[in-house]
Amino acid sequence: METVLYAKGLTVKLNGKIIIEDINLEIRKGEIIAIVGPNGGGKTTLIKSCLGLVKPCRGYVEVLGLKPTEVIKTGKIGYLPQKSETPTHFPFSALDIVMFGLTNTKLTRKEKIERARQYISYVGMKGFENYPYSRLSGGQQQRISIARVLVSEPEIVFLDEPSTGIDVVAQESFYDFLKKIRDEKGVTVVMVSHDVGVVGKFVDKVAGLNRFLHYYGSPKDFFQKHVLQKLYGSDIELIIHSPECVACEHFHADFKGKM
Ligand SMILES: Nc1ncnc2c1ncn2[C@@H]1O[C@H](COP(=O)(O)OP(=O)(O)OP(=O)(O)O)[C@@H](O)[C@H]1O
Repeated sequence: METVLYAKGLTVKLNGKIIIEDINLEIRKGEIIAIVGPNGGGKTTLIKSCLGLVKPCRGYVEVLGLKPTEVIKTGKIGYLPQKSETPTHFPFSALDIVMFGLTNTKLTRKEKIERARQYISYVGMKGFENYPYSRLSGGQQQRISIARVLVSEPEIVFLDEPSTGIDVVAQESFYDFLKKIRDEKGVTVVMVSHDVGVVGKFVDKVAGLNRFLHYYGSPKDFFQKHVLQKLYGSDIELIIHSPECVACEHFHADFKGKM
């Protein structure tokens, strides 16, 4: 499968402090990747470096074979920033928000409306086109924001904590939804997440980041005590839930018979 993101020795310094260091990463077309790790571990910084919003002091990253500052101009990448960075109190409808995603395209206004309506329906929000965005629930706002990111039909999307504001039950269907997008549109999804357990069930690979990339591989092998301790620090306590617990499914699979 074709490589869509390649980072080599990627190191970013902000205000004189190294935030991410010597990151080597290869992501292939159609993969769903979750970047996980402790607060302040550099997850958002890694995404921002892929978008050309912060510059590396060493090493490099290429997206779709181009420098971030070049690829961003092609319209082939989509970005959903952290919810806290997205203003919600403005007088726009759901349709307006999705149409913002088409600002840099050559479509006519009529075509833009049509495409935006298609994507609103695609994210399961048909009927909410004229509803004020600010009055939607957190989960509905996220769906509309995802529609805004997808409407220009990017090849790779970067989602920073996309399940914020969505309750745990709805999160499962949200991740199923991301899988559906990947399957139907072939889009590569790189997301930051705190929901380590839930995410493990849905993604192809986990990137465990805490300044260094401590782990990059299958979710199954991620749920091992030594990997988690290396990433989150040696004081981490592993809380083992019941065997039915989704979050512990991989952990149980690995540790069955060893405890
Ligand atoms: N513009 C900046 N200037 C200086 N330091 C910054 C800047 N942006 C982020 N940092 C610092 O870089 C570190 C990593 O931040 P980043 O937001 O990338 O981490 P994160 O893993 O996404 O965190 P969280 O899980 O809390 O969202 C933090 O210590 C943060 O204070």
